[in-house]
Amino acid sequence: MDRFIIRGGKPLHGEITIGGAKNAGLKLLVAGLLTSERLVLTNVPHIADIATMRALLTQHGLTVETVGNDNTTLSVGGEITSTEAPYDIVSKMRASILVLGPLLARCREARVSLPGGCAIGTRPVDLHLKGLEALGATITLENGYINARAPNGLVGDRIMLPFASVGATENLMMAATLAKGRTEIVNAAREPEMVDLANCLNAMGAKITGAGTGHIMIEGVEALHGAQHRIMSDRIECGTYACAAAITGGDLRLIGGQIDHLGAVVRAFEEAGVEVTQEGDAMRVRRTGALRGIDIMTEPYPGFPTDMQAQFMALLSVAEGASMITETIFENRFMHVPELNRMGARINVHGSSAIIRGVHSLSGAPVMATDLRASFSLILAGLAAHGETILSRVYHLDRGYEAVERKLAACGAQIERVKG
Ligand SMILES: CC(=O)N[C@H]1[C@@H](OP(=O)(O)OP(=O)(O)OC[C@H]2O[C@@H](n3ccc(=O)[nH]c3=O)[C@H](O)[C@@H]2O)O[C@H](CO)[C@@H](O)[C@@H]1O
Ligand SMILES: C=C(OP(=O)(O)O)C(=O)O
Repeated sequence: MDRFIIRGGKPLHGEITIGGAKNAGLKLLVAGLLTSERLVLTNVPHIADIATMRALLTQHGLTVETVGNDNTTLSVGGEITSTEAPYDIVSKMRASILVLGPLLARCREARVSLPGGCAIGTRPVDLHLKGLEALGATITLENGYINARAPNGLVGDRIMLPFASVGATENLMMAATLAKGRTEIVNAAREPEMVDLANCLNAMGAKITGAGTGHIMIEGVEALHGAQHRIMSDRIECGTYACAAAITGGDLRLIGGQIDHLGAVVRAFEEAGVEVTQEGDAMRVRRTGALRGIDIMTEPYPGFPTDMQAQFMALLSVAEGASMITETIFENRFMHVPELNRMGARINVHGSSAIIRGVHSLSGAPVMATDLRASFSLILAGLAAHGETILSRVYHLDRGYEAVERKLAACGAQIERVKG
């Protein structure tokens, strides 16, 4: 298992190019199931989750090919030969559940392994299943699999989500593109990734309006066709590197970063004493003064994203004064706390809130990554700490961040990957 060795204490200066968004790219690849024509995606990130999604689509019978020489363009196409998403792939990556809606809409049946929980929470998929039932699917659970059938095709309906689930909104939006009549999704998720997916589906011939608001309307069509689409830039990767500039007292230009997608995160940076500006196609982040403690609560978009919580925890652990972070999306997303405390942070968890008492400095230590964003919070702590930090279980990080060591080292960080 690979490890990172980080020697902290250097402010980061320079430019980092932000890649295509993991959380958009995965669903955009799945959209390839909705047509027999080719869907060409550009700005595809090189991360393990994309490789896992490629493997899943390939086992459904699609061909997923790299186009050109820069490895950032993928072409998806071909006929679906299997409607089963097996446990060995779904258990690697929960986003695999997103094939359920498209397979049902296109093939009128699907058998998808239940994803189960993961390190950050139990993560049920009841809203996906109830929504598809409202569109006319019959769903049974057996032997750890979701068996879904709609022999006469899906039929549009009004679906009121009790919680604005990102995955349920995407699954239902994709399924509804090929349903008969109109589907309305009320209390839909409003994340920018929703807009990116809807734009791509519309380019494929779908009729979706309202994506990015809480009320999405989809007029079903007979068939979708091929299209080309550029995956939006990864707002979480951008926010993460912004934390690297902030925690080291540096100055980074994040190429492709869009302040508009990071509203609540930008406000949190500013409150904490970090300057964030849009300069053409780049987001510039710099800190010259002290970091100040702030309170944060994670919420669905446009609120503060849970996927930035761990990184802010590292940042606030070296801020002046106390901070409180309340996590409202996932019930177990504080696993980085004991690891940060091993590096000298002073964080106490009370239920869904963490109180962070800022310390003057952190000290390097051997630490263990427990999930994707927790991994990066430990890298951030390592970049700010005195001495050497050894981060193990880097495979969590590789799920969603491309070339971390290259991007950070180019800006002055001392970080190396040790293969093993
Ligand atoms: C691949 C991807 O895009 N992942 C993102 C997506 O995950 P994901 O799509 O899984 O997140 P959801 O918005 O669906 O989940 C949020 C909350 O709703 C609960 N829930 C969800 C569905 C359901 O049927 N029943 C239910 O109870 C979940 O357990 C969780 O507590 O949005 C999350 C919230 O912004 C992000 O942290 C993830 O990075
Ligand atoms: C939780 C995340 O991803 P996933 O939903 O794929 O587990 C994340 O990107 O932080």
